[in-house]
Amino acid sequence: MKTFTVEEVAQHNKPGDLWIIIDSNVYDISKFAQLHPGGVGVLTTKNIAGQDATQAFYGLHRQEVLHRPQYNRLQIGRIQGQEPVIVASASDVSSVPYAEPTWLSAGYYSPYYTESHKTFHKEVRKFFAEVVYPDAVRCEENGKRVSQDVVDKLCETNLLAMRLGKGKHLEGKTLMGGIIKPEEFDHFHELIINYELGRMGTRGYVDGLLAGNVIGLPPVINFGSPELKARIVPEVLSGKKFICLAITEAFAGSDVSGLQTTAERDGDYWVINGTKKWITNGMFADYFTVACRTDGGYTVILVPRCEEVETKAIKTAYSATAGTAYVTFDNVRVPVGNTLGKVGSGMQVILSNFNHERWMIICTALSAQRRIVEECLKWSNQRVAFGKPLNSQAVIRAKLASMIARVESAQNWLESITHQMNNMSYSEQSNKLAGPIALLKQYVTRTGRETAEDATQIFGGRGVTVSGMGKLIENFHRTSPYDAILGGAEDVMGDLGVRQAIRKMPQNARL
Ligand code: HEM
Repeated sequence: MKTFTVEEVAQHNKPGDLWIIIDSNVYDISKFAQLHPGGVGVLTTKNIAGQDATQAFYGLHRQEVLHRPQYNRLQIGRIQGQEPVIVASASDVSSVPYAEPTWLSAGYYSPYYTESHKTFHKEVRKFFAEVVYPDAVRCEENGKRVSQDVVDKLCETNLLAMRLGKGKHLEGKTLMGGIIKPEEFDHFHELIINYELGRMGTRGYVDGLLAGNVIGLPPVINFGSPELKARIVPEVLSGKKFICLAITEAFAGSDVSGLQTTAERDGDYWVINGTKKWITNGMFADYFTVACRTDGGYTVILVPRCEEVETKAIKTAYSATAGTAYVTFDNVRVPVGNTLGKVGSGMQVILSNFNHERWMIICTALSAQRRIVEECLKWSNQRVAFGKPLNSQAVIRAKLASMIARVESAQNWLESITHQMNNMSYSEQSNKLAGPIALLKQYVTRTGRETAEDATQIFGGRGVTVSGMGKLIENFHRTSPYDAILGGAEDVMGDLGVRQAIRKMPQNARL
C-alpha cells in the first residue's frame, strides 16, 4: 500500500484536487466530492480538505459506508508509520461492554455454554455476516423474499433444520459442516442462531428468513402421520418448499377460540372455508398449517397451495420481505390424511406449538434490543454535542443504565429458561414453562419498547431516519411492537403467566 505524509495530503485541499484522511487511511475524493450525498461544500471546508477528517466522518457516517465497494476504492494509501485503529469486522465479537451476552465477553464465565457453543457461534456469526446480512439489507429495502441462494446455503449447513430446535429432524444431518453432531445440538445452539438473526437489525427480514417454517413445520413433525411427515418434512428442510402457520384471523387474534375458519368432512376429504390474517411468509408458502373449527372442537390441517387458496399481501410497518398475507380458503378440498393430531384436539396442537414460537421471539427480540444498547453506547461515546461527548451528560448515562439493566436481566432469565428446556421433555415444557415463557415474552417486548424510546432520544433526528447513522434505531423503534403482538399479545402473555401460576398454587398456601 502506498504511504504519504500528513504534509503531502495537506497539499490536496481544493475542489478537483481533494484528499482526506480517515483513521490513517488516505482517500482521494476529488471526483467523488461532486457526488457526495452530504454535498460538496462540507468536504472543501478548511478543517476537512486535506486534513484528518476522522472525527467529522464518524460523527456523520457508519463504518460500513467505507466498506461499500464504490467508496472503498477511493482509498489511495495510508499515512506513513500509522495503522488504522477503528477495526470493523462483522464477524468479530464486540468488545463494547454489554454489546454481547456475558458468555461471549472475554474474561467472563457461564454455567451454560461449552466450547462446542463457542465454536458453533463463531461459524454462525461468520455465516450471517457473509451470507445472510447482505441479503437482509437488500430485501429490507426492496421487499422481495429471501433469495433462493441464501435458502440453499441455509439448507446446506442445515441451519434451517436447526432453527426447529433439537430432535429427530436433525438425525443423520451434517450440521454447520460437521462441527457439531446432531445429538449434541441443544437449545443453546439454537439460541445462538436466533441471537445472530436478531442482531442484524432488519426486523422484516428476521421473519422473512423463513420464520413460517419454524412455526409451521413443528405441528407436521409432532402431529402428522408418518406418510405425511416423510413427504413434507424433507421438501421443506431442503428449501424446495415453504410452509407457514395460519391461525390468526380478522375475527380472532390472541383469542384463538374465536376463530371462524371451518373444515367439514366430505368422505375422505376436508372442505375448508374461511380467512386468515397476518400470516407470516404466507405470500410465498406452498403449505399452510391451518387451525380450523370442526364438529365439536378445533382441528389443525395441512393445506397445500392450490387454486382455491388465495394470498394477498398485507402492508405492515415492516418490510414486505416477511411475506405477510391475508389468506382466503374457498372450498379447499384436502385429504383427511393431512390432519395434524386428532380431530377435535387442535387446541392442544396450537398451544404446544406456542411455547417454542414465543421462546424464539424472545431470543430474537432480546438480541435486537442488545444491539440497540451497543449502538447507543457507541454513539453516545463518539457524538460530540455542546462541546463534549454525549455520554458526559448524566441524563444520557441514566438512560444507558436502564437499557443495560433491562437487557441483562432478560438475558439471565432467558438462559435459565433455556436450561430448563434442555432438561425437560416436550410435555414437561408445556406444563412447566408456558407461564415463565409468556411472562418473559411480556418483559422483553415491554422493555424493548422502553429501550426503543430511550434510543430514539439519544440519536435524535437520526433515530427516525431509515438510512445512515441511526438506521438500526429507526428499524427497532418502528418494529419492536411486532414482538409485543406476534405469538400472543403482551397483555395476554402477562395474564397467561399469572393464570398458570394461580393454577399451580398449593391448596394449603396461606399467609
Ligand atoms: C470517503 C469519504 C466519504 C464518503 C465515502 C462519504 C459518503 C457519504 C454517504 C454515503 C452519505 C449518505 C448517508 C450515509 O449513508 O451514511 C454521506 C452523508 C454525509 N456526509 Fe459523507 N462521506 C465521506 C466523507 C465525509 C466527510 C469528511 C464529511 C465531513 C463533514 C462528510 C459529511 C457528510 C454529511 C454532512 C452527510 C449528510 C449526513 C446526514 O444526512 O446525516 N462526509 N456521506
